[in-house]
Amino acid sequence: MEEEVSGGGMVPSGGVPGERSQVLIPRSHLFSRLALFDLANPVAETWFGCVFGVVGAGGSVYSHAATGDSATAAASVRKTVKMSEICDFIPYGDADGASEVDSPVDSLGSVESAVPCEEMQETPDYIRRGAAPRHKMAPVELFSGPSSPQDPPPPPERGAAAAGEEGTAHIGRAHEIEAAAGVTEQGGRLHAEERQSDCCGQLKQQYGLLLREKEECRRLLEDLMRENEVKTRECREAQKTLHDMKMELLRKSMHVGSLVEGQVKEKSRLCQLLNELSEKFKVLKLEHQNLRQESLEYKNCILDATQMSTSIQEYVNKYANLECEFKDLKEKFSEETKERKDLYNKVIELKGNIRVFCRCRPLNADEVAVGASTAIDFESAKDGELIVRGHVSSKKVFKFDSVFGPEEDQEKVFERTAPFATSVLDGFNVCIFAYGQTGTGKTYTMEGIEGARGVNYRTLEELFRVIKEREGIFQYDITVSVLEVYNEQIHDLLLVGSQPGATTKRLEVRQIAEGVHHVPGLVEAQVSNMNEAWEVLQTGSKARAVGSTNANEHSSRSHCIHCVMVKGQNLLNGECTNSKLWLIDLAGSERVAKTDAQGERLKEAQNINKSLSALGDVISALATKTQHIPFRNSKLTHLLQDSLSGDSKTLMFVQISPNENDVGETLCSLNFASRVRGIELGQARKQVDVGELSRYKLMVGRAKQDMKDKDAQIKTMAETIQSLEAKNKAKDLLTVNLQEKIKELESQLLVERKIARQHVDNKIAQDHLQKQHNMKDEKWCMRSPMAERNLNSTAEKLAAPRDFGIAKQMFSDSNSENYSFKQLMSLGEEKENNPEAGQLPPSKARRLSVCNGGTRQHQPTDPASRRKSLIPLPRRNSLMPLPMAKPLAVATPPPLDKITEHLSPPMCSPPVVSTTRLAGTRGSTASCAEAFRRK
Ligand SMILES: Nc1ncnc2c1ncn2[C@@H]1O[C@H](COP(=O)(O)OP(=O)(O)OP(=O)(O)O)[C@@H](O)[C@H]1O
Repeated sequence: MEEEVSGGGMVPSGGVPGERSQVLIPRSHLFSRLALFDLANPVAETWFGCVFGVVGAGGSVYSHAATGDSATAAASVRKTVKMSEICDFIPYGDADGASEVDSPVDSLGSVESAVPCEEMQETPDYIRRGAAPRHKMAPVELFSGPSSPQDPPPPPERGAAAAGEEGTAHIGRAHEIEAAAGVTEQGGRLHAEERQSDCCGQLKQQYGLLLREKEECRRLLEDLMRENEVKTRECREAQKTLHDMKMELLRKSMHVGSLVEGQVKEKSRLCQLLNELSEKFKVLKLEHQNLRQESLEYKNCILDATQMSTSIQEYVNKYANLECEFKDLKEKFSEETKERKDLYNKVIELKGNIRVFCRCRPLNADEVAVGASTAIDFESAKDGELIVRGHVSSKKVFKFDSVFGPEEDQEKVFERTAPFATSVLDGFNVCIFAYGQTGTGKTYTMEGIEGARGVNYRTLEELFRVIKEREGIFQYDITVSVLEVYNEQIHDLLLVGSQPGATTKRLEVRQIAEGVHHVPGLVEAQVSNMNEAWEVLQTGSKARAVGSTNANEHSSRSHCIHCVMVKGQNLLNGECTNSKLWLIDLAGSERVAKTDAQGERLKEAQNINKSLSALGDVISALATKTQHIPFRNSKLTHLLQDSLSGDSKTLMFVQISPNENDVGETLCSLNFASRVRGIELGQARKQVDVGELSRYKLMVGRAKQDMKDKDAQIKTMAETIQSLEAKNKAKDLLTVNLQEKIKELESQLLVERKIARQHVDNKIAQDHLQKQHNMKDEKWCMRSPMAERNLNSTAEKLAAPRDFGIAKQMFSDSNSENYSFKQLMSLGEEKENNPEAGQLPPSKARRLSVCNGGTRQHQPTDPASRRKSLIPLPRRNSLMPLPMAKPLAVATPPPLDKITEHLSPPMCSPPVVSTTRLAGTRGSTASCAEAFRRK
């Protein structure tokens, strides 16, 4: 189906962009020249179509774009096509080249003739060439048809005015050509042959040219066609791509639609979800707020907790500190308690009471065998208390310094006993004794057994340990004696032959000094170490009287006494001590009826009880502070007098039996021990060796006296020294004054000597002259031999004028007081330095001999005599003024013999005034005195 397009052209309907379009143009509208344009709009987005141009009656060629749906393509391109261009395209209506025309005349008929050669030639190459690319896309098949004169002129378009003008010009020319062609047709018949021959040549030429041009155009067209093909293909591809894209777009739009639908659903779902979520969010927000609030609260709580933990930590620290303090306080308390106890003990000790330790033995095998029960309660043993349960549910509490139960071993017991051992070495008398019912363990406590040594052994051990410890500071001599009181007799157990039962020498207790009792004749074994001491003790113990009783198989039938005498000397201060350690194992008190003793055992028991009774009496007397203490009622108390009367430190072990059957004896013993504990003996006294002390005291007294004497001597000496120093000072002062005086006198003397000498010389010279005059006068009367006279006169002439001149001058000077002291001094010095100058020259001597009648007169050497006899002292004021000297009354020189001590150094040397030491000046003063004496 074909549609008529504006401008008279028919455009095949349903033209697809990019596809070949055929425009059917009625032949009436085609004037012979048509231009085919590629109306592809390069800016069209979708497709482009073909445009055909119609040369209207006005001579304009209008281009109409058959555009698809693009508005931009609607802007038709209007072109004014030259005839040459139209001709160029006519043979190529078929884009594929299939309808190729051999000649344009064939297809266009008379058109070819209507084409003016000039116009063809005028057609510029660039148009032709530039047209090529424009015709690539749409080859057109032209059909001739009636042209429509009613073709409306193209609408005036903005921007196409210029093209319209140009097009008008061309159309005008084409019209001319058309007219010419019509003339040709009409006149051709008339002048065909004439004009044919003329034009034929021209046409042939033009035709040749056109052919060439055609060839060129063909080539161009081919290029354009190829290009067009390429473009077409590209367009097709593009169209295809576009189509694909459209399809894709469609598909996608569909997909999008489905997606959108889904999305809408999703959206609604999401909206719902969002709503739910927003609800949830609101809830969560609320929860968050709540949580935030809570967190704030928790934060505050944490702060509070931190503060609390800090305060708790502080409290913990405080608690720890308090605990530490409490611990410290506890320790301090325990220390204080201990100290208090010690102090209490010390107070007790100072009070001087006897310390009592109670020890209970365990039930022995027999007692255990008979099922004996214990009557002693040791619950408060640590506090020194024990409770004795009586038969009738009565209890009695006893308090002692220490209580040792049956389980306490020897070591524990000795721990509390050890300080007593040290006290012995410190010079105190110590008495340790064990008291108690027979068979209660007295011997066990004191001596012990193999493997469980008792107090005796351990005390000695401690003694020697401390002695070793104090080595170099103290020196000790230890002697040991062992004796027993058996049947009120003292036996020395160290004597040879003192075996049990053997008759030994009886010993007595004697008082050798105030408060010192001794057993004369007692063997004292010197020991230097523990082994020796123990050996001695064992020897004595073996000799002890032991018997078997009902109560004890090996019952001690005597009081065994070990005496350790300690002589100590402090090597630092020389202090000596004499102390004693009594270690007494008393015989056990027993009820004769109970033990059923008979014979010797009975006698022993009676003596034992008697001595123990005496001990009880003494204790009672001491406890009640009775004036008379019955020490001498028994040998035992007599021996222990020193220990019980106050000088000693006494320790009593009260031994008891745990057996319920022995409660009576136990109570007796404990009561006795309690009484003993209450005794105040007074402060223990150190047993300083008196002899040594007095000797030292004497020595000290002597030394003190010596010191006093020495002090007095030193004092007097110091006083003497002081007075001597004062004297020395005065003498030094005097010496200085005297030295000054002496100097003055010396200078005076010197001057006087010189002057005197001058006087003497002058006098002699005058005398000599006088004599010469006299002699001359005599010669006149009595002529002398010439030789002699000449000789004398010559000598006189030589000597006299000079001496006389000088002397005369000096004398005159002296008289006139014009010569100076210096001159005199120099003169004097000259003469003194040259002794010969002081003497008279030979001529003078001769003169003297002449004066004295030829006999040589002895020159007096003593200047004093000369001065006395000849020379008056020169007036002092004629010389230098003398230095100021103290008046003699003030510094009167002492007598010569006294001066010897105090005079200054000799005049030849200046005095050295020394006020420091007397001795230093003594030498100088002596020499000074000597010089003065010589003077
Ligand atoms: N604390 C104790 N631990 C163990 N055994 C003990 C203790 N005390 C005493 N004995 C034992 O009891 C017995 C009697 O002791 P011991 O001979 O020492 O008594 P005694 O008081 O000296 O008697 P006597 O006065 O008759 O001499 C001994 O066999 C001794 O070993």
